[in-house]
Amino acid sequence: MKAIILAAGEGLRCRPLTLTRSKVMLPIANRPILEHVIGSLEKNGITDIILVVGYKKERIMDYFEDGLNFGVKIKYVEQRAQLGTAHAIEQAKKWIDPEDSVFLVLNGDNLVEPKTIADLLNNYEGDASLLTVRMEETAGYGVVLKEKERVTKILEKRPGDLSRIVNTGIYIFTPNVFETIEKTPISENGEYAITDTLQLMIDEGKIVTSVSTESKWLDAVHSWDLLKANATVLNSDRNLKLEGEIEDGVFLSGKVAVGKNTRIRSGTYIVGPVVIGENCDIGPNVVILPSTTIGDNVSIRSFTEIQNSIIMNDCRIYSHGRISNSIIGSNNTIGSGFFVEEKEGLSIIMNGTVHRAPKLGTIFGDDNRIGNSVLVKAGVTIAVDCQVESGNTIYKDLSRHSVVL
Ligand SMILES: CC(=O)N[C@H]1[C@@H](OP(=O)(O)OP(=O)(O)OC[C@H]2O[C@@H](n3ccc(=O)[nH]c3=O)[C@H](O)[C@@H]2O)O[C@H](CO)[C@@H](O)[C@@H]1O
Repeated sequence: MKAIILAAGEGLRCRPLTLTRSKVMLPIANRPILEHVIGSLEKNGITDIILVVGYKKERIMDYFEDGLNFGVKIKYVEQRAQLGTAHAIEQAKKWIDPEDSVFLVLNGDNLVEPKTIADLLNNYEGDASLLTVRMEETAGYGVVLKEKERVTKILEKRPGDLSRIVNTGIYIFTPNVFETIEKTPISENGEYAITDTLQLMIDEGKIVTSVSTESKWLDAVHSWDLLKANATVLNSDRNLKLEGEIEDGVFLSGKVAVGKNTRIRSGTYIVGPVVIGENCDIGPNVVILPSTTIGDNVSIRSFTEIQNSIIMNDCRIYSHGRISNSIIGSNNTIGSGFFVEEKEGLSIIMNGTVHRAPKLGTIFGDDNRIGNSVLVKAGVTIAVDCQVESGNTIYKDLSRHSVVL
């Protein structure tokens, strides 16, 4: 069976991290979300993959190339303008043989385990089948109404408590779906949505069924949701290896992975789950607490403490700092005495809408340079290529190329 993975969108709500990479490339446990998705397909024997790319496509294509290093074969199709999920699927039509009985479609920005996909593969029926999960909080998702296993309505991101059965964005279609996609009208949000295509199929009397799953399906709606996803994956990761050089006098407890050529210097105290990438230089006397992921080529100097955070590749973090409940993008330089305030239940306004965050420190995009003794207030984000001189407190979000003297 072929699989179409939708990976052309940016993931606006994950800014500033998505200013330089799309949401599918955000790392969870040091691997892009899309790599987790491809791994779960491969474990189900699905190796023929059509990847729909658009926003920052080079980054995806450079990483996955033809897919062979990941045990799959990838064909790329470009969606030049992100006009919606139905439009994205339509771009892949030329690679689906009308003789194929069915094919799989899934979002590239949701974490799934192999069993999640298997639940649909083992139970689909009708002209189209979609995988659902039960959720208490359904805002921002598509929900379905059904009679027995047959879907009667799909309601996309509507206010109110209409159903707790959420569409995961994982579908099985027959090639006939392309006829309905062509007829799908543009939605109120200005996009061609696959959920509207499904509704059209239902209205035309076609059989649309749903399969529910209790297997892992995680969506990072906002950037701060990555912390929870990271913790979940770290807790369930069974392939943790200790490579690199662990000096005498290092304390390790719980599940800890250390990559090749990484040096953990004496006096460092690490409580897992923690994953540290390759070519890092950590310590002496650094404290790393659950649930933290540190990328490749990262250095962390003495007496810095990091907790429940994601530090991406190529960062330099100097001594006596404290970073918790935070995400630090790639290639950031952070001076000594850095401190992140953290708060529970912050209200964060994005595009005029209020979003409630769990316990949160800060989120940094890529390529920022932060001087010594800088304090960042809880929930404040620093975009990309900003410069903060020593001794400042950052109270407000910094946009791209900001300079704080
Ligand atoms: C209209 C639609 O499909 N809604 C579903 C989608 O919403 P949701 O709003 O999550 O859909 P997104 O806009 O995030 O897109 C999902 C995926 O499709 C890709 N993409 C999106 C638009 C586009 O033009 N091209 C493209 O490739 C994105 O990169 C992403 O990987 O997933 C949710 C699960 O997470 C479901 O509950 C929603 O019912």
